[in-house]
Amino acid sequence: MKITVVGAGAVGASCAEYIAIKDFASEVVLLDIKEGVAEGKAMDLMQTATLNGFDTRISGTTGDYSQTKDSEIAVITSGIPRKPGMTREELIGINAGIVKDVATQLVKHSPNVTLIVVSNPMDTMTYLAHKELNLPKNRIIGMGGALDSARFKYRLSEALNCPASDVDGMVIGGHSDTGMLPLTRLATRNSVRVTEFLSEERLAQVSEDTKVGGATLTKLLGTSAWYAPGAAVSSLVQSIACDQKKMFPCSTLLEGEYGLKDLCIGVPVIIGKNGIEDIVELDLNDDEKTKLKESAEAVKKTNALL
Ligand SMILES: NC(=O)c1ccc[n+]([C@@H]2O[C@H](COP(=O)([O-])OP(=O)(O)OC[C@H]3O[C@@H](n4cnc5c(N)ncnc54)[C@H](O)[C@@H]3O)[C@@H](O)[C@H]2O)c1
Repeated sequence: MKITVVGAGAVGASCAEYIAIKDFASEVVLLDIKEGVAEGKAMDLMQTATLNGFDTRISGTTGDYSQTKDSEIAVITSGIPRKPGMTREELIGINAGIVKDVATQLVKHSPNVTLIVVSNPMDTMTYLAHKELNLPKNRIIGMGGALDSARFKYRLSEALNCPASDVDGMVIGGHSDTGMLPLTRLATRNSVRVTEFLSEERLAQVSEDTKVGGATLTKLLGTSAWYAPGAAVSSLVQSIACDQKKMFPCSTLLEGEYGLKDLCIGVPVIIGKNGIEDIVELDLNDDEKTKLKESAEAVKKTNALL
């Protein structure tokens, strides 16, 4: 299984590292436009192979797409990240051009590739990839909800004072500070709804902390985070590569599901060897439906800037 990661920056390199450590892929190609960076990070990562015990071969290239030929999965992390105080939507001007160009090049060299879009504003970049490439909709996946859900579970475990592995929960909606919809009503601790343990006020705080999870880290780090984003992408890649058929909230093109169409937004999907193999329709209550609709309207507003 050959996997390409475009953008050898913070998220791309972290994603390549997690893919290698999980040791399910034969080959990872890192591609960047900054001379030598992808080659350097690939070599540095390869020098961890004996230490971390993996056999995945990682190589790097400065802009040579022929090296990515016949990739089965490609991840797009190229573009600029936000700085403290910025929203993801403010990145659209620069990142739209980059994502369009990168996606086109990837498909030219790997016509059967499944794409995972990470660059922000991610829902709009995923929609852009659909519009530009005309690939079957199952082969373009936007990564946001897998990360936001991991952050939600972290915040829930903090509130419950329990290990994160005891907690389950999901964030759907747009991948933005205001558009995310952490599903507190459905979250559980060992199959018991968290609403049994936490007050409405505490859950509202968990929800708010989850929604600004990226902004909180950007303020601390001076740029956007990479460990959890890289790990989240690698989980999607593994679910495709190993046909795990795991459920993640991902940005997907909706055609009437959830009463929404002509946009990409985060909803639960099944990820397997064919990319998005199914869209799962949750039985949302009226409040959740209203919030998802508002989130979709905001995503469409950003899409209109393309
Ligand atoms: N979807 C998510 O959940 C999520 C999470 C974190 C970050 N992000 C987004 O991912 C993107 C990358 O973030 P980062 O922190 O890794 O940024 P970064 O600046 O560390 O890395 C981006 C890399 O892309 C490269 N690049 C730029 N234009 C390119 C092109 N045309 N071809 C190939 N490479 C190119 C740059 O040289 C750089 O190395 C940002 O847009 C960020 O907002 C998304």
